Amino acid sequence: MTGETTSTADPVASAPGLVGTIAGIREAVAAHRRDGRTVALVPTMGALHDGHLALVRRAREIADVVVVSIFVNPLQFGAGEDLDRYPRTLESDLAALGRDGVELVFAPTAAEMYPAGEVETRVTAGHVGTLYEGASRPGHFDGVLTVVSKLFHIVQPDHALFGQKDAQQVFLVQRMVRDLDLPVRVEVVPTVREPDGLAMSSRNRYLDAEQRRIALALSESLAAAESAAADGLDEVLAEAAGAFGDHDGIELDYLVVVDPETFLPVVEGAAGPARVLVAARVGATRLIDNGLITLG
Ligand SMILES: Nc1ncnc2c1ncn2[C@@H]1O[C@H](COP(=O)(O)OP(=O)(O)OP(=O)(O)O)[C@@H](O)[C@H]1O
Ligand SMILES: CC(C)(CO)[C@@H](O)C(=O)[O-]
Ligand code: BAL
Repeated sequence: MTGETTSTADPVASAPGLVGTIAGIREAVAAHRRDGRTVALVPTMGALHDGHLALVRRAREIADVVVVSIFVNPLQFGAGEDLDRYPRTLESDLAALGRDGVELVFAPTAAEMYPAGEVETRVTAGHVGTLYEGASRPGHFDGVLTVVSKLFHIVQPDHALFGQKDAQQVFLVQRMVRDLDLPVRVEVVPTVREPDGLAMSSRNRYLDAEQRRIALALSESLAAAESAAADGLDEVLAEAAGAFGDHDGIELDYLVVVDPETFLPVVEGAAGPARVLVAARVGATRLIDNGLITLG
């Protein structure tokens, strides 16, 4: 990979231009802008699946040019997390993106994004960034918002697409865009699931067959929460937690019902839309899921 846009004589006729440098992607996007085209950015960490491709297809509908970033961002991983073993599948990712007609893939190295190593200047996600995912992964959301704001500044997209699967991330990115007046429209794409309900995730590939079966407790807990929603918060929490009681080999990390407007926990007696967030560890693999319910 070079800093330039490449379009090799590849068997994938529409192989996206692969760009590794900040200067290279700025130049490639600017060329499209000069021709009056609008740009959508889909930030990813690669190891692409149909969830990512749903974001790409939606991006294709709303903008002329689709840029996908593939970057496993060290800043959002804590010590002892899976940064080193996170799946890296650039070749098959490029083939999939080529099939969906993506124009540009920005896949920088960590040295390109963080030439001085650890960055001193970061975007902070505030109080909500310390809850749920942020409590289990301290510093995670500051790392996410820092890299997302860097990507926004580098690519300067008209639109940016994120998946509902990472609900807390979506909330914090949308708030950052509002708080910092970033000139980008964020679009959220519904969670894509396997036929049996498991939310698609790059980390699903860590699961063996037994763990894959056990992991269904997450989506089952959301279904249980939805069934109990009319009976109020306590019933929702009890029924959703019950989905984990049946399985050995899975450890519930958190199960919480939040107000979609504030992302703070709702209290007993609350009525109206609420989001159930769940995280669990299946062996060494941490998985998350969430769903919208109407309480009361
Ligand atoms: N099943 C899914 N449906 C819709 N969007 C998804 C899905 N999975 C991931 N995304 C979105 O794709 C974008 C990139 O996510 P990422 O590369 O971290 O993939 P991931 O599958 O969530 O990986 P991980 O296993 O690390 O959580 C994010 O906006 C994320 O919300
Ligand atoms: C948004 C993101 C690409 C930032 O590294 C990552 O958190 C992800 O893949 O959801
Ligand atoms: N999908 C969110 C990125 C992460 O787990 O680090």
